[in-house]
Amino acid sequence: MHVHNLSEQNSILNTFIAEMRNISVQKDSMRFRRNIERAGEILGYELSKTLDYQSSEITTPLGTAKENLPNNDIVLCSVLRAGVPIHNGLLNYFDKAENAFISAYRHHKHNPESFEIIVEYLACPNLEGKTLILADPMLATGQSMVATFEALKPFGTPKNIHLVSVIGAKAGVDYLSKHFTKDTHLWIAAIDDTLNDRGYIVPGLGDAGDLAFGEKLQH
Ligand SMILES: O=P(O)(O)OC[C@H]1O[C@H](OP(=O)(O)OP(=O)(O)O)[C@H](O)[C@@H]1O
Ligand SMILES: O=c1cc[nH]c(=O)[nH]1
Ligand SMILES: [Mg+2]
Repeated sequence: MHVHNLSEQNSILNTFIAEMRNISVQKDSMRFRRNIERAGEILGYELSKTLDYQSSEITTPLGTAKENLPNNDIVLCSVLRAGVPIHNGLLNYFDKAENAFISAYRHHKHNPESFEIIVEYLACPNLEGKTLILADPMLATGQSMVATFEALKPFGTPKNIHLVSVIGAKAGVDYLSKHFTKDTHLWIAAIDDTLNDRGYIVPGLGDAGDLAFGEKLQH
């Protein structure tokens, strides 16, 4: 798997990540959602550099301009519910993408330390031969991303796979490397060292779904 860790190079993205992590600033849920969305826009811009391009002639009021335009059939899939703002960010740039949504959440059945991934809702177009962008802002153990991809398999084999995440843990990146093929790309804004005993990324930012949309009751 090709890992593109955007934090290896300084950019304005650092500001958005710092705000997402900051225990005071992140309380502003509108700013938190917008920062995840902005990260989605930047990660999407970076991954766009690896798409296939085709020369196209554009008629301007004064003549003809040649532009190289991406010609991939993109399917953008995000994992509910924390995936909504990153989905919006990616869709801001990939105007014509088809869209897929899947729900995957970590269900703590017996105790806070153990959980299973529950996949319930899935809406997906044909993936055969297309460019799949699979997005989830948090990559902790990596189990949600892998469970999601397994659930998408009946919809066809994509030509290219791009995984997009905002903050990941090293363990999650390693887990994805084991479960995705070598030509898969991971685009990520920061990789942290540790997971705590509840599977949360440390230092991370906390619970992205709760910060974006409010706390949920366990059922
Ligand atoms: O890599 P993993 O260990 O699988 O953890 C990451 C998952 O956890 C979060 O979802 P969560 O279960 O909190 O659901 P939510 O979006 O409803 O908050 C996050 O959005 C990922 O989907
Ligand atoms: O650190 C984490 C891990 C999983 N989900 C989150 O929202 N945050
Ligand atoms: Mg959550």
